[in-house]
Amino acid sequence: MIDKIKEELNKVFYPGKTNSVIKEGVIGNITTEDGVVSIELLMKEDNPNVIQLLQKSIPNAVKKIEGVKDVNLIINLPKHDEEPPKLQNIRYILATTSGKGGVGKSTVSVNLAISLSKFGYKVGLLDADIYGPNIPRMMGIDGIPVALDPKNKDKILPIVKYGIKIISIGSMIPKDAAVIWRGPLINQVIKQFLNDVTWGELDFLIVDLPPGTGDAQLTLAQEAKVSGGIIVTTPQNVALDDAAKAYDFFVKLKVPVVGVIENMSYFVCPKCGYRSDIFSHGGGEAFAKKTKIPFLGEIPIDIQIREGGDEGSPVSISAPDSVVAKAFADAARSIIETLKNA
Ligand SMILES: Nc1ncnc2c1ncn2[C@@H]1O[C@H](COP(=O)(O)OP(=O)(O)OP(=O)(O)O)[C@@H](O)[C@H]1O
Repeated sequence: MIDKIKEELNKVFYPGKTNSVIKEGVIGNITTEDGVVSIELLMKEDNPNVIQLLQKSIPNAVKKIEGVKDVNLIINLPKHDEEPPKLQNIRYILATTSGKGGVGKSTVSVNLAISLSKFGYKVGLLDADIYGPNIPRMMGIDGIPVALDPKNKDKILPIVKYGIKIISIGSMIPKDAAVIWRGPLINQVIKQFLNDVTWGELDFLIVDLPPGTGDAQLTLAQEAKVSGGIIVTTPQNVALDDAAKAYDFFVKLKVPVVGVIENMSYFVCPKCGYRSDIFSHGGGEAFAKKTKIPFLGEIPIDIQIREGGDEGSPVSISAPDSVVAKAFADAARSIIETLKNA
């Protein structure tokens, strides 16, 4: 099997080169278990575009081999001695991510931002989900265009709502328009969102990353010193498997992970009070224990959360005394504690 894998890898070109990935010397250890192939990538560069291309081309090639069910890439990035820059005037940058899409990452980002703001902190929210920017709708700023800063025409003014400074590509492109940019443009937008927005003094900048382990995560970690990564997962195994990949990516990017939050943890019928664990339960906490990162709590499936998201009035605003709003506030408190002790 390993020989066949190497044979296939010999046909995969290293992006931008005429050599195969094997000849370029980036293939490390290869192991197989029950049809799952794990391949270590020993990267000599951390160009996000190259990594993203390899994340597609290598699994595509290896999956052609009979008996291969899945391919895991273990990416080892080159070691840098220099630290990414600390953004002036921003005390803590927090990045929320999830392995899987649709698990409630943006919901967690907006409600954490609001909770922190209610504690009296100055908070910004950067929507780095360029392909699916949901923050404008969730924060009720859909359709409000961004403006240039009248004091410095090279900078963009964030839109302020619920006391939070918000920037999203969704405020810059027509609604319903699909973004079809490739990696380099995504990197550019994230760099600009970090550096060319008049953020002013912030205690916290929450960056809502797209799901997965791609360009946005890499660009953010290279461009700014991220104080803490937050992993959002739902309890079922398929989401937890992907959360583990997101965690591993943060570790590789040297981003300290400040916690994991389990969303859609359970459902309590509002009529009869019966509780059902629709997506299973407890996987997030078990994952936190295994990886020794703080567990930030569990958020139930709650109609107020979905309504709040759709109507632009997040539950921490529309129902501040609800169980879920309190759970978000507790998660925010726990993150502050972790950062203080770091
Ligand atoms: N605990 C919850 N209870 C009910 N609805 C929820 C809950 N969490 C999230 N939702 C709803 O699920 C949908 C997806 O949530 P959200 O957009 O936050 O996920 P995401 O992980 O950011 O998605 P994406 O993959 O698009 O980035 C939204 O309609 C949101 O309102």
